[in-house]
Amino acid sequence: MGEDKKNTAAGLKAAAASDVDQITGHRRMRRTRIAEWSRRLTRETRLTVDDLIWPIFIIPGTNVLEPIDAMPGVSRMSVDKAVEAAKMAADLGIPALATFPNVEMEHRDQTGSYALEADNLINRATRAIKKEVPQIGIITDVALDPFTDHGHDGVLRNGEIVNDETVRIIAAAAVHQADAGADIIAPSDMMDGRIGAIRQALDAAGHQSVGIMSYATKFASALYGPYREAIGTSGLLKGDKRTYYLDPANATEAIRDAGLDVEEGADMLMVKPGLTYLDICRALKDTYGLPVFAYQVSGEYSMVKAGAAAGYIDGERVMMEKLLAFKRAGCDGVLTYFAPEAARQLAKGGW
Ligand SMILES: NCc1[nH]cc(CCC(=O)O)c1CC(=O)O
Repeated sequence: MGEDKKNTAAGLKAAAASDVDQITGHRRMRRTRIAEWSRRLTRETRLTVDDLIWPIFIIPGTNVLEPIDAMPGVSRMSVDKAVEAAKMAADLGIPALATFPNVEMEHRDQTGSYALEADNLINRATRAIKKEVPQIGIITDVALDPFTDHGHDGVLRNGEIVNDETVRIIAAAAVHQADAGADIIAPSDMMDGRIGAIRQALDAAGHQSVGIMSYATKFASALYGPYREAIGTSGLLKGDKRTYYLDPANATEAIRDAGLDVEEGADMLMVKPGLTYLDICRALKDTYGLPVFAYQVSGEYSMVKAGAAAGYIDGERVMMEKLLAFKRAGCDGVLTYFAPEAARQLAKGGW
């Protein structure tokens, strides 16, 4: 009889407190979660607008905004439109932009020689933005993939991406980008020795204050698909990038590779893609202590947009949760296509 009574709802309710007290020893994790004020007081990491870097896509022409099918809400912009976007970003408090060009086919060749034209599309964009919106930081990528007719990040010869010749081109291109006003050079090509070569070339040209954000650990990921549509390389790319990007299975190798970039003079390190490599973010932060940034890449962005459009997830909340995850993993900031949207949410408060 007594046993039966114990297993009724009323009996369980009364017994629970003391039984569970014996188990928890009065340690109750839920006390700090009990109200919004105490959740705010005990919150360990925060995302702020200062953490956001906004990648944008530049195309030739004037007054052109070209929506990118694979990236809902993102458009390629002509230089004049990019200047307007930079103004908007600065008004939102976003500290920096990362620029990527989509150039005409006639400017793409075997060695990416358009990268060496001082007044190419990306450098024109830098000059125009710096003139009108000097307070915003500009981070330029020096990889050759927007300028090669095969979509690879370096010179392609007999089926091989040739390391040293690519490094020389990239270092020279970096000087043109710094001449145009870029504040930070961000090589995404994963060639060996590029950080040291870029540092030497920048210094020799008098650009001691121009920094280097190394795409230190860039993985051979399937998450770059929408970006390749955005810069017009998806139809061009022959083969894949596994002979120069990192194997997604390798963490130790990634940490070693980033260490070389630190020795060669990188000022900041980047992990790319972001969410699938949070362990690497934490490891780089703890190992080197340099500023670490995650690149929440195009595929990560598009998956949130697609999930939200299908009604499967709350896109806004998932966006903020994912961005916060980078801060928790030790990142100092995030390159994200969500930057303006996240900045607006943060300005509204409640996150
Ligand atoms: N140098 C290539 C480069 N620069 C930026 C991205 C990806 C960015 C994104 O997916 O958002 C890539 C990857 C690639 O095409 O291999």
